[in-house]
Amino acid sequence: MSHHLLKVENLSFAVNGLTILNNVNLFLNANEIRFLIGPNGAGKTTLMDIICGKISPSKGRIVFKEKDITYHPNYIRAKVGIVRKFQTPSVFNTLTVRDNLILSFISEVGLKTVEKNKKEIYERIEEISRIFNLERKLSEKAQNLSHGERQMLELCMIMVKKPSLVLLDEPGAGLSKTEKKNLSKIIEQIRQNTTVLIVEHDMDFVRMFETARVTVLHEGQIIAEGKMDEIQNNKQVIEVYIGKGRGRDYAVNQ
Ligand SMILES: Nc1ncnc2c1ncn2[C@@H]1O[C@H](COP(=O)(O)OP(=O)(O)OP(=O)(O)O)[C@@H](O)[C@H]1O
Repeated sequence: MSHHLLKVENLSFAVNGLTILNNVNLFLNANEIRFLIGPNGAGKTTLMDIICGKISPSKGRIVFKEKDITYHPNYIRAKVGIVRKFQTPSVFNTLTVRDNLILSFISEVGLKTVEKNKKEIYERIEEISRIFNLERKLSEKAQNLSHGERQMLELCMIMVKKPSLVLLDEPGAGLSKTEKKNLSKIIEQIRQNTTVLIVEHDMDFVRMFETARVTVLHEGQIIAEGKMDEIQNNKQVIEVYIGKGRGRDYAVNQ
């Protein structure tokens, strides 16, 4: 018996006779960081959509913590611990960082519990905000944060929910090299409690994770899997993606 946290088995997705994912198999361990890379249109977003329950596959199944969740709606998946963060931050702009985090706690444990355990929750907010370098921003309105800080806040709001699997969509996009380095350290830290699956085009960011495995999708199929130093020497990967300069190999504001 395998002990993978997530198993994507023989997964296919077709729309209007067009095959978008073709027999994809993906296995994630607990506390793993995994990158999903590949050219535009490879099927990365579609695979994330199926894992989080936004769409259903045409064939195959998704097994999470040994349960078949293939046809579970996305709110049930959130309950069992699968949380997705999109590229655009979805924080409440006119509220402070602290209030955004309180709202996250409320949606997780309910208003009554938050009111009853106010002191403890405030302490927990101080603690978690330190991990995300937001401790000095707690009284700041979210609208006054930089793009990088807003990304941190959203990640922080997600971690309040104690997910087992976090799906991230291009978290490195629009960040400076320093911000990317900080984010990579934070992702390494949150990995101690969760698995992180990341769709990314920024190879510079992917390389910051020396031990992470990388899965390469091309035309709906997995063509390679391994550490970045193996992947970047793989002939087919070079041919269809990296060598064509399609992976964005630079950082903003270097
Ligand atoms: N509902 C749909 N109807 C028709 N075509 C679709 C649908 N969903 C996805 N596609 C097509 O499937 C292919 C894969 O799209 P997907 O967004 O998953 O790729 P991707 O790897 O995430 O690309 P990118 O890196 O550009 O975000 C694309 O050619 C897209 O146009």
